[in-house]
Amino acid sequence: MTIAPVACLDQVPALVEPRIRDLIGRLDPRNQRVTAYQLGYCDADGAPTTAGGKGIRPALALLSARAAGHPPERGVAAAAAVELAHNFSLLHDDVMDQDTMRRHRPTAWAVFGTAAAILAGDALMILAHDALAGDSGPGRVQAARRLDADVHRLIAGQAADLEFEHRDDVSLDECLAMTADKTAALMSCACTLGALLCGAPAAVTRGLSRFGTHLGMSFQLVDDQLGIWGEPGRTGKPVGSDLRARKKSVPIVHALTSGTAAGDAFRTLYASTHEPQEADLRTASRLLEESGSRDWVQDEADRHLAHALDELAALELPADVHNDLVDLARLVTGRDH
Ligand SMILES: CC(C)=CCC/C(C)=C/CC/C(C)=C/COP(=O)(O)OP(=O)(O)O
Repeated sequence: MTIAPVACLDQVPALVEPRIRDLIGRLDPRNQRVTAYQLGYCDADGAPTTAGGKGIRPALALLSARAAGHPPERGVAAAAAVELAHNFSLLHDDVMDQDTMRRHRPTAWAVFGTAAAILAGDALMILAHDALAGDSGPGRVQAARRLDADVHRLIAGQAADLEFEHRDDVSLDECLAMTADKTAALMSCACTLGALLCGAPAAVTRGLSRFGTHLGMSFQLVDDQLGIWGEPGRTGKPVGSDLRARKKSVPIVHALTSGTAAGDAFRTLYASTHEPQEADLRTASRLLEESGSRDWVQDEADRHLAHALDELAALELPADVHNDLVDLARLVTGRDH
């Protein structure tokens, strides 16, 4: 599933998919089946499909190679690595959350079972390193270390996210730190690895890294909004999915800590132990809006996007790659799925 029209996203299937297919072809047949399903290359019976993700991270990696003055092909190993690591995390996340739908179809664990999905996730994370190891670029070791550091943050962010579900004293700062780890770290990694593999100057690599961090924050804040107010037909997830799961996403923690009457009413509703009905979900999303959370999160997403664009401007990149990065940033933060 691509979100057109941004030219750099169109390059992902042509440039990155063959490398990923080659890598998963090294797995045993059972893991090949589950990983190919997760990546959207086939359905549960193995028939070909184009049901993958939006390809945002690999597109960023291809653009980071271009930002370092090289053709996008030089970023393919980085792009494959981040997309594989991303899908490792989604496979495991769906098991942990027991989510049955992703990208408009049943999750891998719902089709193949929990054990198969966990093993496929493990295999994808190893393949992410194989992707980098197969590159001949100068920054291979540095890129591998950076990937490890960011995946450690991803895991820490996920651990915090799960812990927060059982706490009612989560602060907004804790929640934003969790967001930085869970999502922004890998987005920043995507923006950095292509430049590292091309041996880009440290200032360019650092600037791209900061761009990715701000973009990742804005992306996740939009994702949090979609988890509450998103249209299921567009997001591929059930209505109010984060509210049903009693997640402590940023809008929810903002409301809980707002000190407003609506926020307090939301806290009472959220503390109730019964399975939420459609009417409860409607009330909860209305109370969140009345507490000012939706507007606050949108302002925060806009603020991070502005910082991301400032970081890009400071890099003084050639107009073509600058414009492609700006277009992608605007698209992913203005998306509805
Ligand atoms: C270790 C572990 C289990 C970590 C889980 C971390 C986790 C699930 C973070 C969520 C990140 C996120 C918003 C994914 C959707 O990205 P997207 O909309 O770009 O996805 P797409 O590939 O479907 O387009």
